[in-house]
Amino acid sequence: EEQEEDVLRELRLFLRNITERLSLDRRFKAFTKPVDIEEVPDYLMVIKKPMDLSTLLTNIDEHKYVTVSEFMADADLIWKNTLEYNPDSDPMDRNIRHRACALKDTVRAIIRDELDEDFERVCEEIRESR
Ligand SMILES: Cc1noc(C)c1-c1cc(NS(=O)(=O)c2ccccc2)cc(C(=O)O)c1
Repeated sequence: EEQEEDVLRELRLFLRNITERLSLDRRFKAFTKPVDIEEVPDYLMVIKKPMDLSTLLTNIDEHKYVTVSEFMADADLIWKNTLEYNPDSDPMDRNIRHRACALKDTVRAIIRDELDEDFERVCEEIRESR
């Protein structure tokens, strides 16, 4: 009902704010757009579910997320895919993995500092009721 839509609107504002702040951070430029399949032709043979910050934003606007946990599952794909596709010890792989781990830590720190657990609990109740 109306109150539920107000909660989900506030969730989308919260998730959009996080995603836009990450997209502005220069360390995370490589994560702002889908990996370019022309530049990385075998990417989709290795990574079954690509994810990036612009796709997160589209998903938010398409009301894909009803809880922060659902958003986190997709946000985690960004760094997990990066570690999977770039496992080697060479400097390039190490560098993109370091940036991916910084993204992981930054998302977790924002959620820890800025998400009210009571708010997430209300979102989970809405998810279970649907
Ligand atoms: C993410 C990701 N996961 O695997 C890789 C590899 C990356 C990744 C993706 C991008 N952006 S891109 O797919 O458009 C591109 C790849 C190769 C040459 C030019 C552009 C940049 C970088 C980077 O290190 O800067 C790394």
